[in-house]
Order: sequence, then structure tokens, then C-alpha cells
Amino acid sequence: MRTPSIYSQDDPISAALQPASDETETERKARLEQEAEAKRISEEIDEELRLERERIKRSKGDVKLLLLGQAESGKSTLQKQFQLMYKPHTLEQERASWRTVVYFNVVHSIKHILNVLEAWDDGLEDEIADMDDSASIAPFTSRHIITMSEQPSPSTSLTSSPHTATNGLPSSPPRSEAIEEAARVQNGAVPIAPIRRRLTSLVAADKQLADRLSGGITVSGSGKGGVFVRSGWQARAIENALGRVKRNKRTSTDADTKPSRESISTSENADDALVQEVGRLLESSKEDIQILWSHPTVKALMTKRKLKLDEWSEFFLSHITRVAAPDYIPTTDDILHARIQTMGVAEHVFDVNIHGKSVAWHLYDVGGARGQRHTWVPYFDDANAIIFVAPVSAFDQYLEEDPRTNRIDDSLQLFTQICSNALLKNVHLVLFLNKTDLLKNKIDAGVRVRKYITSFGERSNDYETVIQYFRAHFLQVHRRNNENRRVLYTHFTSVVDTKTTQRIIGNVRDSIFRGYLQSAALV
Ligand SMILES: Nc1nc2c(ncn2[C@@H]2O[C@H](COP(=O)(O)OP(=O)(O)OP(=O)(O)O)[C@@H](O)[C@H]2O)c(=O)[nH]1
Ligand SMILES: [Mg+2]
Repeated sequence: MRTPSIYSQDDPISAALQPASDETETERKARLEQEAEAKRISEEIDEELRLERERIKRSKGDVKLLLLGQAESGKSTLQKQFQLMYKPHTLEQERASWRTVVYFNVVHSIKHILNVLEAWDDGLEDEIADMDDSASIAPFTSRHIITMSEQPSPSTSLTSSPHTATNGLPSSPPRSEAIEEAARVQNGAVPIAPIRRRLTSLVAADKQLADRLSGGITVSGSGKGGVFVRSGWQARAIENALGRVKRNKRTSTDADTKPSRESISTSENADDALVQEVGRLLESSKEDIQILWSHPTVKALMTKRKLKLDEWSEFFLSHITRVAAPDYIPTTDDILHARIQTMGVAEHVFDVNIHGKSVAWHLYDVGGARGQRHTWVPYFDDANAIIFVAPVSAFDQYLEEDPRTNRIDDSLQLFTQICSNALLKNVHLVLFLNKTDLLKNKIDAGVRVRKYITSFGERSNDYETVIQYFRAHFLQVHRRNNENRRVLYTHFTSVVDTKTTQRIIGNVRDSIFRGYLQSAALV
């Protein structure tokens, strides 16, 4: 007699699928195993569907808030401020994993500076020679060494072939040369060629750090060589590192690859051989990095805007002594300044308490680069609110994805699309005119808006006039696309500033709640 199976005698399809009458005992066993496995998978899918249905049912009363805006506008930084306010312990748990990002930001910035210096050395001398104050630019390569009092020793360990450390990176250079040159930097005439050579090992870590963060995924359009990460990368970084630490413990006898302390916390475990090696390289290179960062040639190229550094590069290079310390753990301020590009849409859930009511807020932090924007649309359907983040300091910058498009222009176009989108017509709309601190710095440094935005005309180039001018443009876009006569809540922000941002988040929360309660007919 056959063991009862999933096949039904009445169903013609089942009949066709019936086992052959001459089935052997081994075949029968294999078939039953397959059937059991198919049943298990089917039940698993049913259970997943049931949970999803429940989740959707439960989330009916939740608030869904989208953070929208172009790349680098500050969406993820704002998300971190929400996290700091409503789930600070989770930021604590991931603190150590941000070390990899900070190291990547530093290494990538150094690589960029050296590349620009090299390009200048290769072909831009004439252009620089035309600069009015080119005399103040110090020489930086072997071909240009003229004013230094003493030539660097040609026989450093890095002029010979560098040896290789445990993780495949060349080992750190000796520090004597760097210290010697630190003394000479006062003259503003330190040659950069030996510094470049000594930083070779550190710069070589750029790609490995990028791969570590992105999990090897390259996204077209990441022009500056930035890294795109998917939601949950911090947890994966910790898991990854734990796996690596365990593997290293099992397989290696090399003391360097083992964790330095016996009992280390989970967050400290988010550190692996690569990150430790980069930490060591940074520590031994910090004088060189300082010399490079304060080098008159670098400063002159920056003043002349031949070398453009991102805000996070300047932030971390200015704090290099702290960042390159052997026991470095990122501060909250460091985490807020660290830069990593969002890929797709990352969901963060917070329990928000207001007037004794606890409501789950789903915050959707999206990737803002043009190639990422198609991923936003599925979230428009049931969104309650949007915070549109527009970086007003970006008036003199162009899109990475399309270098002909001015960033303010792109923000205005994007805001037009959001305001006029039919799916979003009832959504509570908040506008953050962000990076006001950087806008102030630019205006104070004498950057003229008119040069980049001709319509600014003869207006006074002061902060108040400029910010009101940009605000008026966004308000105009809103007015022209406002059939439903909804209110636009506008805030001037600098989302790296925790105190003011958290106050603004409080205001936004209250205004969203008012609208939410009204629409839910609970008042
Ligand atoms: N000084 C300053 N820096 C800011 C401000 N807002 C964001 N930043 C920095 O700008 C960089 C980019 O910010 P992110 O929050 O990563 O930008 P994003 O909008 O999430 O970018 P994508 O994920 O690519 O869409 C980070 O290094 C932030 O620290 C601000 O108001 N002031
Ligand atoms: Mg982001």
C-alpha cells in the first residue's frame, strides 16, 4: 500500500503527476522527501504572507514619513538625528562600525588631494602660473623642489619596494622623515613627492575600504568614487567582522590579526584586520597628513577652487590627530559628518510619544542620486508626510551624475515634481533649506552667488539676502503646484547641529501629528 501523498486522485493534474506504478523503494523514499520539503516551503511562504498581512494591518495607524531630496542634501544625517532622539541606544550599538566610514572618508580625501596635485603637476602649471598669487604656491614634486633648505633623503624605506602587511596592504612607512618635514612646513616649502610616497600604502586601502562597506557592489554614477550602501549595512559590518574575527582566531597564529583584548564588546568586534591595519597606517601617517592638509600649495589650490573638497573631507582632515589616534572611536559629531551614499530606500521605525499616545513612525531614507530616484515611487502611495531636504549651500556646485546641472536647479526641479505629483497631493509637506552653516561660510569667504546663478543679479551678496532669495524660489514652486491649497512648513537648518535640529524635529513632529490626527478623525 502506498503512503498517502499530496496527490489527489480526483484532480486530473494530480493524476498526471502521480508516481509511476513501477516506482522502486529508493525512488519512493526520495519522492516522499521531496514532497515533505515542498510542503515545508509552502507552509513557510504561507506563514510569511500571514505575517506580512498582519504587519500591514497593524501599520495602518502608523505615520509614514519620507525624506526626499538630491544626493548629499542631508537626508541620512537627518535620519541619524531622529535616531539620536528616539532610539539613541541603536546609534550606540553601531558607533564602532562608523569607524570604517570615517577611515574611508579620510583615505578617499587624501587620495583625491594627491590626484589633483598630480594632475596639476602633469598639466596645469601654466594655468596656476597665471594665478595672481601663484608666487605663494610652494613646490610639491621632485621636479619642483627649489626652496627647501635640505633635500629629503632618497633612501627611505618607501623608495625601495614596500613590504606587505597581513591584509595585503603595504606596511607603514618610517616616521622620521615626516617629523623632520613637520619642522620645515613653517617655511611653506615642503616637497610633496616624499609625502606622496609615504602615503602610498594608506591610499591603497581606499578600494578595500570601499569594497568592505559596499559589499563589493559598484553603482554607476558614483563619480567621485563614493560608496553606496544598502539599508542595514551596520549590522552586516558587525556580523562580517565577527565572522572574520572568529575565523582569524581559528586559523591564524599571527598576533596582529587577533583582537587586542580578551573581552571585547560586540561593537568593538566590528573591527577587522583591514580596519585595524588602516588605523595603524593612519596613526603612523598623521604628521604627513597634517603637512599635506596645511600645505600652502593645497591651500592655494583650494582658494583658487582648483581643488574642491567635500565638507566631510575638510571636517575629518581638520580633526586628523583625533581620528588617527590608536584608540579612535567615532564621536556622535563624527557620525553626523561621516558620508556614505544611500542605495535604494532604508526604512527606520521609531515609537514617537505625543500627548500620551505612542505611534510608530516609519522613516524612509532614500538614495537621492538620479539613478536612485525610481525607487521612491512605491513609497508614495501611503505616505503621510514628506521632509524635502534642499542644500542651499550648493549654489556653486553641480550634480555628480550630470555635471551640467547646478545643484540648486536640480533641487528646484525635483521639488516641482514632488509638489505636482498626484499621489502626494494630500501629503503633509515640510521643506528643510539645509546646510545653512556652509552657506554662511561660503558667503563669508566671498563666494559670489551671481557668478553661478545669474538671475541673482545685483542683489547684495549677504547671507540673509541669499537665503531669502532661495526660499522665495522654493515657495514659488510650491505656490504654482498647489491645487489642494496645502501648507508648506519651511525651516532653515543645519542638520549636523544636534540642538537646533532636534528642536525643529519636535516642531515637525507636532505639525505632522496635528494633520495626522485630523485625517484619522481622532479629534
Ligand atoms: N556642515 C554640514 N554638513 C552637512 C549638513 N547636512 C549634511 N551634511 C553633510 O553632508 C554629507 C551628505 O549628507 P547625507 O546625509 O549623507 O546626504 P544624503 O542626502 O543622505 O545623500 P544620499 O544618500 O546620497 O542621497 C554628510 O557628510 C553630512 O555630514 C549640514 O547642514 N551642514
Ligand atoms: Mg543618504
